[in-house]
Amino acid sequence: MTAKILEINDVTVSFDGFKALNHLTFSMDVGELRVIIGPNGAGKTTFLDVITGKVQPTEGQVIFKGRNLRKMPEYQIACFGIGRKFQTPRIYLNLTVRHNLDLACNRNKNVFPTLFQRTTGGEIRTVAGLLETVGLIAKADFPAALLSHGEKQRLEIGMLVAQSPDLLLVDEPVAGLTDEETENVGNLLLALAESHSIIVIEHDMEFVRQIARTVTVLHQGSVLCQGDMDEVQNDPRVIEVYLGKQEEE
Ligand SMILES: Nc1ncnc2c1ncn2[C@@H]1O[C@H](COP(=O)(O)OP(=O)(O)OP(=O)(O)O)[C@@H](O)[C@H]1O
Repeated sequence: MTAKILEINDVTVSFDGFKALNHLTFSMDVGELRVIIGPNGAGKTTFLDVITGKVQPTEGQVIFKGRNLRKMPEYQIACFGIGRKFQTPRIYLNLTVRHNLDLACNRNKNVFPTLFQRTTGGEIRTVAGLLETVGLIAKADFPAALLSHGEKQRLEIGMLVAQSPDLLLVDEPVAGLTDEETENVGNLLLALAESHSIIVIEHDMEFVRQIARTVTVLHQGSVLCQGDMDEVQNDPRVIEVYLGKQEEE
């Protein structure tokens, strides 16, 4: 049986009685690339927040690498091997691409990874290797401010990978990108999926088709259905709550 990197057991998150997550159960294997889709307000961001410890479950458990994350602060969960990329790139615009990656690599050397004893995790990355992975060798000495939006997204993904997370959480990485940049980010995530477990949240269905093996559909804070792209697209419940609505727009 394949080991699970993440298990979310019957998690509910209530905000003043409103259930943003409602008895949600989810799991994924080590090394899986999973795409999460769902209409606005389905609970996708809350789902990531509960994994990173930004939000605590009202009920239920989040188990990462076999360990219950309950009451663990966000920084400790990050050190334990969960890296998150937010929708808007968080990079140092006045520093070069190389310098940004260098800083991210050096974050590895602080006290917390030693304190919290990372057990698995990808290999420690070098700046040169990361520049190649994210396709930015030619722009290594450019200030990050001069990068296109897609290049900034790739740089930030590289900065995340520099910290050798076991699980990467990537929130809408292609919002606002051109078709070519979208394909580049997709290829980068597919390459990273060979050595990482990755969860991607995305609205862009073309992009989902490019990268998805298994898709999980969230609706009203619960898993509506799960399967490969064809299964999900042809599920009448999904057509009703998500794809149908999108096609009408
Ligand atoms: N801090 C909060 N307080 C109250 N309600 C909240 C809070 N955070 C989220 N919600 C509500 O929980 C529901 C799920 O929100 P969430 O942001 O997780 O959805 P989403 O699927 O990420 O949506 P979108 O695709 O629009 O980003 C929404 O109805 C939202 O208004």
